Amino acid sequence: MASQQLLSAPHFSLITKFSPFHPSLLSPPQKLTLFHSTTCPPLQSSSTSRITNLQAVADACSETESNVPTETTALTLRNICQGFVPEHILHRMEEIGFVFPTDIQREALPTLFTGRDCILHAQTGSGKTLTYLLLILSLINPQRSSVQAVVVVPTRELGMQVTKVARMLAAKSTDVEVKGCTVMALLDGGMLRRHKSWLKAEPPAIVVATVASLCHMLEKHILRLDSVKVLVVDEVDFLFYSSKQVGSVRKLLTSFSSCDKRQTVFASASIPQHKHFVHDCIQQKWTKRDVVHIHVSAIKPMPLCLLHKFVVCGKKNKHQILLALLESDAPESAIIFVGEQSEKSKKAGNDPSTTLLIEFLKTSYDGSLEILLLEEDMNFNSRAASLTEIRQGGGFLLVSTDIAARGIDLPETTHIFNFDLPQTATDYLHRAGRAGRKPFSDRKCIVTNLITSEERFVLQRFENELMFSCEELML
Ligand SMILES: Nc1ncnc2c1ncn2[C@@H]1O[C@H](COP(=O)(O)OP(=O)(O)OP(=O)(O)O)[C@@H](O)[C@H]1O
Repeated sequence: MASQQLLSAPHFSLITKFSPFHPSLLSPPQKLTLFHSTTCPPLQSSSTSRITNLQAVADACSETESNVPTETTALTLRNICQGFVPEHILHRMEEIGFVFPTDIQREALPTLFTGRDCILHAQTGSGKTLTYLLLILSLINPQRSSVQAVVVVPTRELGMQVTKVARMLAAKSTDVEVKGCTVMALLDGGMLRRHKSWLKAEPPAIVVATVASLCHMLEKHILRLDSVKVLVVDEVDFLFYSSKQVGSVRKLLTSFSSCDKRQTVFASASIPQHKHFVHDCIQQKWTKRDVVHIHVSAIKPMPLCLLHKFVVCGKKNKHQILLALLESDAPESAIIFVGEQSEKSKKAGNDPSTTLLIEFLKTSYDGSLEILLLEEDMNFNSRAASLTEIRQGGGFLLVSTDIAARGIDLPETTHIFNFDLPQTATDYLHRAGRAGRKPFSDRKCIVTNLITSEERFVLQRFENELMFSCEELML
Protein backbone atom coordinates (compact mmCIF):
# COMPACT_ATOMS: atom_id res chain seq x y z
CA MET A 1 0.00 0.00 0.00
CA ALA A 2 1.63 3.30 -1.01
CA SER A 3 2.14 5.85 1.70
CA GLN A 4 -0.34 8.43 0.43
CA GLN A 5 -3.18 5.99 1.02
CA LEU A 6 -2.07 5.90 4.62
CA LEU A 7 -2.92 9.56 5.02
CA SER A 8 -6.62 8.89 4.94
CA ALA A 9 -6.49 5.37 6.32
CA PRO A 10 -8.71 4.74 9.37
CA HIS A 11 -7.06 3.24 12.38
CA PHE A 12 -6.38 -0.36 11.52
CA SER A 13 -3.63 -2.82 11.61
CA LEU A 14 -1.61 -2.31 8.48
CA ILE A 15 -0.03 -5.53 7.38
CA THR A 16 2.58 -4.78 4.79
CA LYS A 17 5.12 -6.98 3.15
CA PHE A 18 7.78 -5.01 1.34
CA SER A 19 10.61 -6.45 -0.60
CA PRO A 20 13.96 -5.55 0.95
CA PHE A 21 14.80 -2.14 -0.44
CA HIS A 22 18.41 -1.86 0.51
CA PRO A 23 20.39 -1.64 -2.78
CA SER A 24 22.58 -4.55 -1.74
CA LEU A 25 19.40 -6.62 -1.62
CA LEU A 26 18.01 -5.57 -5.02
CA SER A 27 18.19 -8.26 -7.67
CA PRO A 28 21.20 -7.94 -10.02
CA PRO A 29 19.55 -6.91 -13.39
CA GLN A 30 18.35 -3.63 -11.91
CA LYS A 31 20.49 -0.52 -11.93
CA LEU A 32 20.22 2.21 -9.38
CA THR A 33 19.20 5.76 -10.08
CA LEU A 34 19.16 7.97 -7.05
CA PHE A 35 16.33 10.42 -6.72
CA HIS A 36 17.32 14.06 -6.89
CA SER A 37 16.55 16.07 -3.81
CA THR A 38 14.09 18.14 -5.86
CA THR A 39 11.69 15.31 -5.16
CA CYS A 40 10.73 17.02 -1.96
CA PRO A 41 10.01 20.73 -1.45
CA PRO A 42 12.18 22.76 0.96
CA LEU A 43 11.48 22.71 4.67
CA GLN A 44 8.23 24.47 5.64
CA SER A 45 7.08 25.03 9.16
CA SER A 46 3.33 24.65 9.52
CA SER A 47 1.76 21.28 10.11
CA THR A 48 -0.41 21.50 6.99
CA SER A 49 2.74 21.95 4.92
CA ARG A 50 4.03 18.77 6.51
CA ILE A 51 1.15 17.02 4.76
CA THR A 52 2.03 18.79 1.51
CA ASN A 53 5.63 17.74 1.90
CA LEU A 54 4.49 14.28 2.77
CA GLN A 55 2.31 14.13 -0.30
CA ALA A 56 5.41 14.87 -2.37
CA VAL A 57 7.28 12.07 -0.60
CA ALA A 58 4.32 9.73 -1.00
CA ASP A 59 4.19 10.51 -4.72
CA ALA A 60 7.90 9.84 -4.88
CA CYS A 61 7.44 6.58 -2.99
CA SER A 62 4.51 5.58 -5.16
CA GLU A 63 6.57 6.37 -8.30
CA THR A 64 8.89 3.60 -7.25
CA GLU A 65 5.88 1.31 -7.01
CA SER A 66 3.63 2.33 -9.91
CA ASN A 67 6.17 2.92 -12.73
CA VAL A 68 7.81 -0.26 -13.77
CA PRO A 69 11.39 0.98 -13.52
CA THR A 70 13.72 0.24 -16.41
CA GLU A 71 16.26 1.32 -13.84
CA THR A 72 15.54 0.71 -10.18
CA THR A 73 15.12 4.05 -8.50
CA ALA A 74 16.55 3.81 -5.03
CA LEU A 75 14.78 6.12 -2.64
CA THR A 76 17.23 7.60 -0.15
CA LEU A 77 16.59 8.60 3.45
CA ARG A 78 17.20 12.17 2.30
CA ASN A 79 14.35 11.90 -0.23
CA ILE A 80 11.99 10.76 2.53
CA CYS A 81 13.14 13.16 5.24
CA GLN A 82 13.81 16.33 3.26
CA GLY A 83 11.31 18.98 4.23
CA PHE A 84 10.94 17.47 7.69
CA VAL A 85 14.41 16.84 9.14
CA PRO A 86 16.81 19.85 9.19
CA GLU A 87 19.53 19.81 6.55
CA HIS A 88 22.46 19.66 8.99
CA ILE A 89 20.99 16.53 10.55
CA LEU A 90 20.43 14.91 7.15
CA HIS A 91 24.05 15.73 6.36
CA ARG A 92 25.20 14.18 9.65
CA MET A 93 23.02 11.12 9.03
CA GLU A 94 24.69 10.55 5.65
CA GLU A 95 28.13 11.15 7.14
CA ILE A 96 27.44 8.33 9.63
CA GLY A 97 26.48 6.06 6.72
CA PHE A 98 22.71 6.10 6.85
CA VAL A 99 21.90 6.71 3.15
CA PHE A 100 19.30 4.17 2.07
CA PRO A 101 16.23 3.47 4.21
CA THR A 102 15.56 0.08 5.71
CA ASP A 103 12.09 -1.37 5.11
CA ILE A 104 10.66 0.00 8.36
CA GLN A 105 12.18 3.44 7.74
CA ARG A 106 10.82 3.56 4.20
CA GLU A 107 7.37 2.44 5.30
CA ALA A 108 7.03 4.29 8.60
CA LEU A 109 8.69 7.70 8.13
CA PRO A 110 6.12 9.18 5.70
CA THR A 111 3.35 8.22 8.13
CA LEU A 112 5.23 9.44 11.18
CA PHE A 113 5.84 12.81 9.51
CA THR A 114 2.07 13.32 9.24
CA GLY A 115 1.96 13.30 13.04
CA ARG A 116 0.11 9.98 13.28
CA ASP A 117 0.66 7.73 16.30
CA CYS A 118 2.44 4.59 15.08
CA ILE A 119 3.35 1.12 16.27
CA LEU A 120 6.64 0.15 14.59
CA HIS A 121 6.60 -3.64 14.34
CA ALA A 122 9.63 -4.89 12.39
CA GLN A 123 12.38 -7.50 12.65
CA THR A 124 15.26 -7.21 15.09
CA GLY A 125 18.13 -5.16 13.70
CA SER A 126 15.94 -3.46 11.08
CA GLY A 127 16.58 0.15 12.12
CA LYS A 128 13.60 1.06 14.32
CA THR A 129 15.82 3.30 16.50
CA LEU A 130 16.84 5.57 13.61
CA THR A 131 13.21 5.62 12.48
CA TYR A 132 11.92 7.21 15.67
CA LEU A 133 15.00 9.40 16.17
CA LEU A 134 14.50 10.98 12.74
CA LEU A 135 10.89 11.75 13.68
CA ILE A 136 12.04 13.29 16.97
CA LEU A 137 14.69 15.39 15.22
CA SER A 138 12.10 16.62 12.73
CA LEU A 139 9.99 18.01 15.59
CA ILE A 140 12.57 19.44 18.00
CA ASN A 141 13.02 23.21 18.15
CA PRO A 142 16.56 23.66 19.56
CA GLN A 143 15.73 27.29 20.44
CA ARG A 144 13.16 26.15 22.99
CA SER A 145 14.41 25.40 26.47
CA SER A 146 12.09 22.50 27.31
CA VAL A 147 11.87 18.73 27.13
CA GLN A 148 10.26 18.09 23.72
CA ALA A 149 10.80 14.34 23.27
CA VAL A 150 11.08 11.34 25.55
CA VAL A 151 12.27 7.83 24.64
CA VAL A 152 11.46 5.11 27.19
CA VAL A 153 13.63 1.96 27.18
CA PRO A 154 13.64 -1.20 29.33
CA THR A 155 17.34 -1.36 30.24
CA ARG A 156 20.19 0.98 31.05
CA GLU A 157 22.29 -0.61 28.32
CA LEU A 158 19.71 0.07 25.61
CA GLY A 159 19.27 3.59 26.97
CA MET A 160 23.00 4.30 26.66
CA GLN A 161 22.96 2.95 23.11
CA VAL A 162 19.97 5.07 22.00
CA THR A 163 21.48 8.16 23.69
CA LYS A 164 24.72 7.64 21.79
CA VAL A 165 22.97 7.50 18.40
CA ALA A 166 20.76 10.47 19.28
CA ARG A 167 23.77 12.55 20.33
CA MET A 168 25.64 11.60 17.14
CA LEU A 169 22.73 12.84 15.03
CA ALA A 170 21.71 15.85 17.12
CA ALA A 171 25.13 17.30 17.91
CA LYS A 172 25.79 20.98 17.17
CA SER A 173 26.69 21.47 13.56
CA THR A 174 30.17 22.87 12.97
CA ASP A 175 29.71 24.23 9.47
CA VAL A 176 26.44 26.07 9.96
CA GLU A 177 25.33 28.27 12.83
CA VAL A 178 22.72 25.85 14.13
CA LYS A 179 22.23 25.12 17.79
CA GLY A 180 22.44 21.41 18.55
CA CYS A 181 19.86 19.85 20.78
CA THR A 182 20.86 18.27 24.03
CA VAL A 183 20.10 14.67 24.94
CA MET A 184 19.86 13.54 28.57
CA ALA A 185 20.22 9.87 29.56
CA LEU A 186 18.05 9.39 32.66
CA LEU A 187 18.84 5.75 33.41
CA ASP A 188 18.62 3.42 36.40
CA GLY A 189 21.76 3.60 38.48
CA GLY A 190 22.56 7.12 37.33
CA MET A 191 23.35 9.99 39.71
CA LEU A 192 19.90 11.59 39.61
CA ARG A 193 21.18 14.51 41.72
CA ARG A 194 23.20 15.81 38.78
CA HIS A 195 20.19 15.32 36.49
CA LYS A 196 17.96 17.34 38.82
CA SER A 197 20.18 20.43 38.57
CA TRP A 198 20.52 19.95 34.81
CA LEU A 199 16.75 19.72 34.36
CA LYS A 200 16.26 22.89 36.42
CA ALA A 201 19.08 24.88 34.81
CA GLU A 202 18.62 24.11 31.13
CA PRO A 203 16.17 21.32 30.29
CA PRO A 204 17.45 19.03 27.49
CA ALA A 205 15.37 18.77 24.32
CA ILE A 206 15.45 14.95 24.36
CA VAL A 207 15.35 12.59 27.36
CA VAL A 208 16.19 8.88 27.00
CA ALA A 209 15.00 7.17 30.16
CA THR A 210 14.30 3.92 31.91
CA VAL A 211 10.81 3.80 33.40
CA ALA A 212 11.78 3.91 37.07
CA SER A 213 14.12 6.90 36.74
CA LEU A 214 11.65 8.84 34.58
CA CYS A 215 8.73 8.25 36.95
CA HIS A 216 10.92 9.22 39.92
CA MET A 217 11.61 12.62 38.32
CA LEU A 218 7.96 13.09 37.33
CA GLU A 219 6.64 12.23 40.80
CA LYS A 220 9.11 14.73 42.32
CA HIS A 221 7.91 17.34 39.78
CA ILE A 222 11.51 17.85 38.70
CA LEU A 223 10.50 16.94 35.18
CA ARG A 224 7.21 17.63 33.41
CA LEU A 225 5.92 16.32 30.11
CA ASP A 226 3.70 19.32 29.22
CA SER A 227 5.91 20.40 26.34
CA VAL A 228 6.66 16.90 25.06
CA LYS A 229 5.71 16.62 21.37
CA VAL A 230 6.61 12.95 20.95
CA LEU A 231 6.80 10.04 23.38
CA VAL A 232 8.48 6.83 22.19
CA VAL A 233 8.28 3.52 24.06
CA ASP A 234 10.93 1.14 22.69
CA GLU A 235 10.65 -2.65 23.27
CA VAL A 236 7.03 -1.83 24.15
CA ASP A 237 5.87 -5.44 24.60
CA PHE A 238 8.68 -6.11 27.09
CA LEU A 239 7.56 -3.15 29.24
CA PHE A 240 3.88 -4.03 29.08
CA TYR A 241 4.60 -7.68 29.97
CA SER A 242 6.95 -6.69 32.82
CA SER A 243 4.93 -6.90 36.04
CA LYS A 244 7.41 -4.50 37.69
CA GLN A 245 7.16 -1.82 35.00
CA VAL A 246 3.71 -2.03 33.41
CA GLY A 247 2.00 0.10 36.05
CA SER A 248 4.49 2.92 35.63
CA VAL A 249 4.29 2.72 31.84
CA ARG A 250 0.48 3.02 31.92
CA LYS A 251 0.76 6.03 34.27
CA LEU A 252 3.31 7.60 31.96
CA LEU A 253 1.00 7.23 28.96
CA THR A 254 -2.24 8.37 30.57
CA SER A 255 -1.70 10.48 33.68
CA PHE A 256 1.72 12.08 33.34
CA SER A 257 0.80 13.01 29.79
CA SER A 258 -2.12 12.67 27.41
CA CYS A 259 -2.20 10.96 24.02
CA ASP A 260 -4.13 13.95 22.61
CA LYS A 261 -1.30 16.33 23.36
CA ARG A 262 1.58 14.30 21.94
CA GLN A 263 2.53 11.95 19.16
CA THR A 264 3.00 8.43 20.52
CA VAL A 265 5.29 5.84 18.94
CA PHE A 266 5.71 2.26 20.10
CA ALA A 267 8.47 0.02 18.73
CA SER A 268 9.36 -3.65 18.99
CA ALA A 269 10.29 -6.67 16.91
CA SER A 270 7.62 -8.65 18.77
CA ILE A 271 4.08 -7.57 19.60
CA PRO A 272 2.26 -10.72 20.69
CA GLN A 273 -1.47 -10.63 19.74
CA HIS A 274 -0.84 -7.34 17.99
CA LYS A 275 -4.49 -6.82 16.93
CA HIS A 276 -5.54 -7.06 20.58
CA PHE A 277 -2.72 -4.70 21.55
CA VAL A 278 -3.80 -2.09 18.97
CA HIS A 279 -7.34 -2.34 20.34
CA ASP A 280 -6.04 -1.82 23.90
CA CYS A 281 -3.95 1.17 22.80
CA ILE A 282 -7.13 2.89 21.66
CA GLN A 283 -9.39 1.77 24.49
CA GLN A 284 -6.86 2.66 27.19
CA LYS A 285 -5.96 5.95 25.45
CA TRP A 286 -2.32 5.04 25.25
CA THR A 287 -2.54 6.30 21.68
CA LYS A 288 -5.07 8.24 19.56
CA ARG A 289 -7.85 6.36 17.80
CA ASP A 290 -6.20 6.59 14.38
CA VAL A 291 -2.97 4.87 15.47
CA VAL A 292 -1.32 2.98 12.62
CA HIS A 293 0.26 -0.46 13.18
CA ILE A 294 3.11 -0.64 10.68
CA HIS A 295 4.06 -4.30 10.47
CA VAL A 296 6.99 -5.03 8.17
CA SER A 297 8.02 -8.64 7.35
CA ALA A 298 4.86 -9.89 9.06
CA ILE A 299 5.23 -13.21 7.30
CA LYS A 300 8.78 -13.79 8.51
CA PRO A 301 9.39 -12.33 11.99
CA MET A 302 12.87 -13.89 12.05
CA PRO A 303 15.69 -12.34 9.94
CA LEU A 304 16.17 -14.61 6.89
CA CYS A 305 19.98 -14.55 7.21
CA LEU A 306 19.86 -16.60 10.44
CA LEU A 307 20.52 -20.36 10.30
CA HIS A 308 19.15 -22.26 13.29
CA LYS A 309 20.72 -25.50 14.59
CA PHE A 310 20.43 -27.67 17.68
CA VAL A 311 22.59 -30.22 19.48
CA VAL A 312 21.05 -32.74 21.86
CA CYS A 313 23.29 -33.23 24.90
CA GLY A 314 23.12 -34.13 28.56
CA LYS A 315 23.37 -31.35 31.16
CA LYS A 316 26.68 -32.78 32.36
CA ASN A 317 28.55 -32.44 29.06
CA LYS A 318 27.05 -29.14 27.89
CA HIS A 319 30.25 -27.21 28.62
CA GLN A 320 32.34 -29.62 26.56
CA ILE A 321 29.81 -29.52 23.70
CA LEU A 322 29.88 -25.72 23.72
CA LEU A 323 33.67 -25.78 23.61
CA ALA A 324 33.61 -28.16 20.63
CA LEU A 325 31.14 -25.85 18.85
CA LEU A 326 33.31 -22.79 19.51
CA GLU A 327 36.29 -24.64 18.07
CA SER A 328 34.42 -25.94 15.00
CA ASP A 329 32.43 -22.75 14.25
CA ALA A 330 35.27 -20.33 15.10
CA PRO A 331 32.87 -17.36 15.49
CA GLU A 332 34.17 -13.81 14.84
CA SER A 333 32.04 -12.73 17.81
CA ALA A 334 29.39 -14.60 19.75
CA ILE A 335 26.82 -14.16 22.50
CA ILE A 336 26.22 -17.18 24.74
CA PHE A 337 22.85 -16.87 26.46
CA VAL A 338 22.44 -18.52 29.84
CA GLY A 339 19.29 -18.85 31.91
CA GLU A 340 18.84 -16.68 35.01
CA GLN A 341 19.68 -18.30 38.31
CA SER A 342 16.58 -19.55 40.12
CA GLU A 343 15.74 -18.22 43.59
CA LYS A 344 16.12 -21.78 44.89
CA SER A 345 19.65 -22.03 43.54
CA LYS A 346 20.50 -18.60 44.98
CA LYS A 347 19.15 -19.63 48.40
CA ALA A 348 21.21 -22.81 48.22
CA GLY A 349 24.29 -20.60 47.75
CA ASN A 350 25.13 -22.08 44.34
CA ASP A 351 27.17 -20.14 41.81
CA PRO A 352 25.02 -18.93 38.89
CA SER A 353 25.44 -20.73 35.56
CA THR A 354 27.01 -17.57 34.12
CA THR A 355 29.86 -17.67 36.65
CA LEU A 356 30.41 -21.41 36.15
CA LEU A 357 30.47 -20.96 32.37
CA ILE A 358 32.87 -18.00 32.50
CA GLU A 359 35.23 -19.97 34.75
CA PHE A 360 35.05 -22.99 32.43
CA LEU A 361 35.75 -20.90 29.32
CA LYS A 362 38.64 -19.04 30.98
CA THR A 363 40.33 -22.37 31.75
CA SER A 364 39.38 -24.36 28.64
CA TYR A 365 38.78 -22.00 25.69
CA ASP A 366 42.07 -21.31 23.91
CA GLY A 367 40.73 -19.11 21.10
CA SER A 368 41.53 -15.40 20.73
CA LEU A 369 38.12 -13.97 21.57
CA GLU A 370 37.79 -11.85 24.71
CA ILE A 371 35.49 -13.54 27.25
CA LEU A 372 33.08 -11.06 28.86
CA LEU A 373 30.08 -11.25 31.18
CA LEU A 374 26.84 -9.24 31.26
CA GLU A 375 24.07 -9.96 33.78
CA GLU A 376 21.64 -8.13 36.05
CA ASP A 377 23.47 -8.96 39.30
CA MET A 378 26.56 -7.01 38.18
CA ASN A 379 26.83 -3.41 39.26
CA PHE A 380 26.12 -0.80 36.58
CA ASN A 381 29.76 0.13 36.16
CA SER A 382 30.78 -3.49 35.51
CA ARG A 383 27.90 -3.85 33.02
CA ALA A 384 28.98 -0.68 31.24
CA ALA A 385 32.60 -1.84 31.26
CA SER A 386 31.69 -5.09 29.50
CA LEU A 387 29.89 -3.26 26.69
CA THR A 388 32.65 -0.67 26.41
CA GLU A 389 35.19 -3.47 26.00
CA ILE A 390 33.06 -4.97 23.24
CA ARG A 391 32.57 -1.70 21.41
CA GLN A 392 36.31 -1.05 21.42
CA GLY A 393 36.51 -3.64 18.70
CA GLY A 394 38.05 -7.09 18.43
CA GLY A 395 36.14 -10.34 18.69
CA PHE A 396 34.24 -11.23 21.84
CA LEU A 397 32.54 -14.14 23.57
CA LEU A 398 29.83 -12.47 25.64
CA VAL A 399 28.24 -14.72 28.28
CA SER A 400 24.94 -13.12 29.18
CA THR A 401 21.46 -13.55 30.56
CA ASP A 402 18.48 -12.07 28.71
CA ILE A 403 19.60 -8.56 29.69
CA ALA A 404 21.53 -8.55 26.38
CA ALA A 405 18.57 -9.89 24.39
CA ARG A 406 16.58 -6.69 23.97
CA GLY A 407 17.79 -3.98 21.64
CA ILE A 408 21.52 -4.31 22.29
CA ASP A 409 23.15 -3.56 18.96
CA LEU A 410 26.41 -5.47 18.38
CA PRO A 411 26.20 -5.86 14.58
CA GLU A 412 29.47 -7.81 14.35
CA THR A 413 27.90 -10.73 16.25
CA THR A 414 28.03 -13.76 13.93
CA HIS A 415 26.96 -16.54 16.31
CA ILE A 416 24.35 -16.94 19.04
CA PHE A 417 24.52 -19.93 21.38
CA ASN A 418 21.50 -20.73 23.56
CA PHE A 419 23.38 -22.60 26.27
CA ASP A 420 20.00 -22.63 28.01
CA LEU A 421 16.81 -22.30 25.98
CA PRO A 422 14.84 -19.06 26.54
CA GLN A 423 11.49 -19.13 28.32
CA THR A 424 9.38 -18.01 25.35
CA ALA A 425 9.42 -17.77 21.56
CA THR A 426 9.52 -13.97 21.92
CA ASP A 427 12.70 -14.25 23.99
CA TYR A 428 14.10 -16.62 21.34
CA LEU A 429 13.36 -14.04 18.61
CA HIS A 430 15.14 -11.25 20.47
CA ARG A 431 18.14 -13.39 21.46
CA ALA A 432 18.58 -14.65 17.87
CA GLY A 433 18.12 -11.07 16.60
CA ARG A 434 21.38 -9.95 18.22
CA ALA A 435 22.92 -11.45 15.07
CA GLY A 436 22.07 -10.80 11.42
CA ARG A 437 21.68 -7.07 11.96
CA LYS A 438 22.01 -4.25 9.47
CA PRO A 439 24.35 -3.34 7.93
CA PHE A 440 25.60 -6.94 8.01
CA SER A 441 22.15 -8.50 7.55
CA ASP A 442 23.18 -10.15 4.28
CA ARG A 443 25.75 -12.33 6.09
CA LYS A 444 24.81 -15.84 7.16
CA CYS A 445 24.73 -15.99 10.97
CA ILE A 446 24.16 -19.08 13.09
CA VAL A 447 21.95 -19.64 16.13
CA THR A 448 22.85 -22.89 17.91
CA ASN A 449 20.70 -24.38 20.69
CA LEU A 450 22.15 -26.82 23.23
CA ILE A 451 19.17 -28.85 24.40
CA THR A 452 18.37 -32.01 26.28
CA SER A 453 16.18 -34.54 24.49
CA GLU A 454 13.24 -33.49 26.71
CA GLU A 455 13.58 -29.90 25.44
CA ARG A 456 13.23 -30.83 21.76
CA PHE A 457 9.46 -30.20 21.86
CA VAL A 458 10.00 -26.74 23.37
CA LEU A 459 12.31 -25.78 20.51
CA GLN A 460 9.79 -27.26 18.06
CA ARG A 461 7.14 -24.96 19.55
CA PHE A 462 9.37 -21.94 18.96
CA GLU A 463 9.93 -23.08 15.37
CA ASN A 464 6.19 -23.31 14.77
CA GLU A 465 5.41 -19.97 16.39
CA LEU A 466 8.20 -18.03 14.65
CA MET A 467 8.07 -19.95 11.37
CA PHE A 468 11.69 -21.04 11.19
CA SER A 469 13.28 -24.46 11.08
CA CYS A 470 16.13 -25.89 13.10
CA GLU A 471 18.65 -28.41 11.75
CA GLU A 472 20.11 -31.07 14.06
CA LEU A 473 23.90 -31.00 14.42
CA MET A 474 25.48 -34.44 14.94
CA LEU A 475 28.77 -33.92 16.76
N1 LIG B 1 19.26 3.11 7.05
C1 LIG B 1 20.26 2.37 7.59
N2 LIG B 1 21.33 2.02 6.84
C2 LIG B 1 22.33 1.28 7.39
N3 LIG B 1 22.35 0.83 8.68
C3 LIG B 1 21.30 1.17 9.44
C4 LIG B 1 20.22 1.95 8.96
N4 LIG B 1 19.33 2.13 9.98
C5 LIG B 1 19.86 1.51 11.05
N5 LIG B 1 21.03 0.93 10.72
C6 LIG B 1 21.89 0.13 11.61
O1 LIG B 1 21.21 -1.10 11.83
C7 LIG B 1 21.56 -1.62 13.14
C8 LIG B 1 20.27 -2.02 13.85
O2 LIG B 1 19.51 -0.86 14.10
P1 LIG B 1 18.57 -0.79 15.40
O3 LIG B 1 19.38 -1.13 16.61
O4 LIG B 1 17.82 0.47 15.37
O5 LIG B 1 17.60 -2.02 15.10
P2 LIG B 1 16.21 -2.34 15.81
O6 LIG B 1 15.22 -2.50 14.74
O7 LIG B 1 15.95 -1.34 16.89
O8 LIG B 1 16.59 -3.74 16.44
P3 LIG B 1 16.02 -4.44 17.77
O9 LIG B 1 14.59 -4.82 17.48
O10 LIG B 1 16.94 -5.58 17.96
O11 LIG B 1 16.14 -3.41 18.87
C9 LIG B 1 22.30 -0.50 13.85
O12 LIG B 1 23.69 -0.82 13.84
C10 LIG B 1 22.06 0.72 12.99
O13 LIG B 1 23.17 1.60 13.03
